[in-house]
Amino acid sequence: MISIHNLSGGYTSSPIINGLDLDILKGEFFALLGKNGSGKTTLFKLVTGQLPIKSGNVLVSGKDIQSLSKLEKAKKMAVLTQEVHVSFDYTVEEIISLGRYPYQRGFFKHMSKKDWKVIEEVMELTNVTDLRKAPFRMISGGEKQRVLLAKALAQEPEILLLDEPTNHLDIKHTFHLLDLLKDRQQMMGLTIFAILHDLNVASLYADRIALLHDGSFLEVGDVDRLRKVDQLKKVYEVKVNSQSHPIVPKPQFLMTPNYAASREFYRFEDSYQLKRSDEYLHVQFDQPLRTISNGVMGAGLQWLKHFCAFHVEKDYDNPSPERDLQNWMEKYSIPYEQAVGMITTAKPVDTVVITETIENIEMMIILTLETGNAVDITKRSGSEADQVISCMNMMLFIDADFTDGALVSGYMSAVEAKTKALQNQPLSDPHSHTVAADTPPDVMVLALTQQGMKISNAGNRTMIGKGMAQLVNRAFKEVLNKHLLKVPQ
Ligand SMILES: Nc1ncnc2c1ncn2[C@@H]1O[C@H](COP(=O)(O)OP(=O)(O)OP(=O)(O)O)[C@@H](O)[C@H]1O
Repeated sequence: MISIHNLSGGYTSSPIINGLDLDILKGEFFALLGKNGSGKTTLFKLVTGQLPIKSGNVLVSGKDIQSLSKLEKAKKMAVLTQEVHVSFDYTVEEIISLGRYPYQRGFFKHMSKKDWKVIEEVMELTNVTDLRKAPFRMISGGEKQRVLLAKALAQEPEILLLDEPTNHLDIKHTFHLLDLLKDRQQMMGLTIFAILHDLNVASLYADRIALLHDGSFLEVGDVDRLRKVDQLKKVYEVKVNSQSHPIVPKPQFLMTPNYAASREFYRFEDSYQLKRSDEYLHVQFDQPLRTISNGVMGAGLQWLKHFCAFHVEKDYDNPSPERDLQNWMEKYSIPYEQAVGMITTAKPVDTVVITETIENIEMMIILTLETGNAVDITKRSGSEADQVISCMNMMLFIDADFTDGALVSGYMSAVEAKTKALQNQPLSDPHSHTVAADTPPDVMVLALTQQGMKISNAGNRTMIGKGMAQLVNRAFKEVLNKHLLKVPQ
């Protein structure tokens, strides 16, 4: 749709844009990214013919942009720029109606029924109908942006060029506007070429991106190219981590501020308090820990400070105990939004707590086990097992700095160690009288201080993985010795 070949140009004899090549396809949403002053607006001006081309060319639907008349260009493409050249005495409706100019004929340029229909439609779409009689100068920055978009859409262009279209917009209007554009792209084949500053928004909405740096492209292609965070660091000079959006299969970016790059070191053993009563067990850390867990609350990958297990009776039968946990945490002034929460039939006072330094790394394990509910999962149906409440909670705290990969491998090591420990000290399944492989449904927490030794792998063959296994094994021995349940011979 837009073909840019060896394009150079700028404001003076030394060009800002240097020999760029780019093809934007019909019906795609293409985002142009780059830091301030990298030449994005200049490229737009060359593409729209606002700036003279020094060398190379720009073809729109195969026609040289410089050969198109102003009216031909206006029917082909609409531009939403940062520079607003509209009379501030106009009303919102009058400004939007200017978008119909390319379709009006004759000397007196009357508005047709079709023109009014389009204007009503775009006002509705951009949510500015209520502002139609308001003077443009008296509306907010975000409202102005939406009115100018309505004007651009009223042009019914094949291509929409947008220079930071979400500037001034709050989250609601940013997403509303981009959803609207995406809808027009997908339903009506509108081609969108947008300058965007927000990498996360660009990743969610664009089909392809280009990363402009000092007048040249560093990357052109699929949004997944942005996962090359070294390129982003080079362009923006900010530490960027790439993650995946939990619902949309697209990358998302997390920036690390400078102040957070150098955190103050603290002593692990002084950094927490442990409380135990008949009702609950609560470990509170001064600093949040990087945590992976399958807790009833606070599951997944999080930064959390509070770790608690609440005692319930064996006949407790609530299939979704989140609400109860929330109430109990509130009762004891534990902020549930910063907590892993679990329930246990075991008495919190019977919990085994061991702290140990293994391979120069401090670790703490907290294990609660209620053996009455042990089941051999190979002998009983899942539905039966689901009716039994949690009876094993294991929390493993480690004073080290794990990568996300190490967190996962460490979690696996802890699970393997638990299974091994159960094999070494078998429990009896009261129903099948076989060895219990598990106690349903277990909760396991692995939490890291993210300071000190850097660990990229905590699998069962690594020193740290073996250290964790030793600790798990020891904790199981202690807790099982308390219960003394063995397989009947
Ligand atoms: N009218 C102008 N006359 C001369 N130089 C200009 C003019 N407009 C921009 N420039 C220069 O051209 C370079 C690129 O500017 P441009 O506006 O294209 O950057 P940009 O990537 O759009 O930046 P931003 O993200 O801040 O909008 C900058 O060094 C800028 O100072």
